[in-house]
Amino acid sequence: MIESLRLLHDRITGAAPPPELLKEMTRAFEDLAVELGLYAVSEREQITGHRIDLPGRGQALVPVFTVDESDDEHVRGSVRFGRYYLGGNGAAHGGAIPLVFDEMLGRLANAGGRPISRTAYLRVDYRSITPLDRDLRAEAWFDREEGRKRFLRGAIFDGETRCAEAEGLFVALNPGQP
Ligand SMILES: CCCCCCCC(=O)SCCNC(=O)CCNC(=O)[C@H](O)C(C)(C)COP(=O)(O)OP(=O)(O)OC[C@H]1O[C@@H](n2cnc3c(N)ncnc32)[C@H](O)[C@@H]1OP(=O)(O)O
Repeated sequence: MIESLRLLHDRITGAAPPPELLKEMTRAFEDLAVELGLYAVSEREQITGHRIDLPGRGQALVPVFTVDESDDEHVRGSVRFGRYYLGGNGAAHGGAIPLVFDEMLGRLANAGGRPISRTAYLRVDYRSITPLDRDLRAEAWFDREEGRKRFLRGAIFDGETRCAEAEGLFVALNPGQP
């Protein structure tokens, strides 16, 4: 369902259907929303975001980061920004790129059985436009650790071009901290 939703996001963003069809589709979406509302569950019971076996953990917010190789200190893979993430002039939206870095760096920060941490800051530098509809290389790695503080870095490349890079601080949560 989430794969279909991602495709739908892209198609909606890139389409200008005639008004009658638009009304018909809007009604269909509303019907679906009402039907799904009958099956509402708590955060603990929801499926999306919790299925680490599925692309993007089964959630539709963040562009899917596909892991090719990883260990406890590094992760390498690819990411593709669909039409839904368009900012303008064929470039990905500047807010969509940090979503990917937070996901990549955040998952690595908590990998290897480390206690759970949360993002304290995430700095993103946009070095070149990040193009849509292309498989981009994405990497993240541990920079250093100081007590509860984990400093990680990451970068996204289009071929040899560095599109964006990030530095994030992730702070390990104390027991009982939300
Ligand atoms: C599988 C899932 C993958 C996806 C992962 C996604 C991760 C996320 O997006 S999490 C959501 C976004 N983040 C949040 O909501 C976090 C909100 N903030 C918080 O909860 C807290 O501020 C938190 C946990 C980061 C730190 O608070 P707290 O535990 O009280 O730590 P605190 O004692 O203030 O700071 C600890 C150290 O970190 C430093 N620090 C904390 N925040 C910052 C910051 N923003 N900048 C610089 N340093 C900081 C402090 O200076 C301190 O350093 P030192 O030990 O050298 O004195």
